[in-house]
Amino acid sequence: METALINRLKAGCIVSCQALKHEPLFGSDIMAGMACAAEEGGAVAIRANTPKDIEVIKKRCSLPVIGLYKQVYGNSDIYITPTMTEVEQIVSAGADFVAVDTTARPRPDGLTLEEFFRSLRERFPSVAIVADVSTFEEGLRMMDLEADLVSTTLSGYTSYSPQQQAPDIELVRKLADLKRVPVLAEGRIWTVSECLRCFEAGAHAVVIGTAITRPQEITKRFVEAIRQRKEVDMNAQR
Ligand SMILES: CC(=O)N[C@H](C=O)[C@@H](O)[C@H](O)[C@H](O)COP(=O)(O)O
Repeated sequence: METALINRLKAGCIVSCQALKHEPLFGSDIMAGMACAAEEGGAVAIRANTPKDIEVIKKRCSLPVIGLYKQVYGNSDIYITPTMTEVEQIVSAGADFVAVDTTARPRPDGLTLEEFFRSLRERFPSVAIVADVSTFEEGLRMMDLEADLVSTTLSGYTSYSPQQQAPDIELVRKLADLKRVPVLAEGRIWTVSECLRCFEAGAHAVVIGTAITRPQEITKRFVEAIRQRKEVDMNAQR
């Protein structure tokens, strides 16, 4: 069943529909509307945060859902589905895949990554696991641990990964070249050409969030371009 589900994602566009409490589109109904729009547009799956959003999305949209649950524990840097408690809640909400932070950083529950991953497998043997990583070494480690998919989600979001504005296509290429586990290209994909380059690099599928589902950020890009144009015009007139 996992294999069929993973094959269903192949060469597809996964849309991440997430809005945090402080964002204007926060709310499960709005996120479900986004998910339906993505389905209508031809997306192959949805990536969604919180049990509530996942539950409502699963009711209204027929696509598989990669679920995660962002939670902060004290001063831990790990916030994407950090412990088994969050995994249990998103699986109960109907997630088809579970995305978890599998970076090398210390985990808030004190478990090693191997211990956490092993208990995740034992507890939910039929749930496909997406390992969110930030570097090649982390991706390799998760392939050794036999994650179902590896996603470049966290490249640029750990202190030791390349800090860049563009998607980390090199990371996609290096991981995909191993031909061991399907690789999802995720993070800062803004244009169609970046998306196609991810596939050329060997991505199994791409995950696009902000460029589709965060209108405040989309607006900012237009506004900034207009501001820069005005500046150029004003300088030319001086
Ligand atoms: C780093 C982190 O917390 N990423 C989160 C992971 O679920 C989401 O906030 C991103 O929107 C998602 O990864 C898609 O990426 P982008 O929005 O750049 O297309």
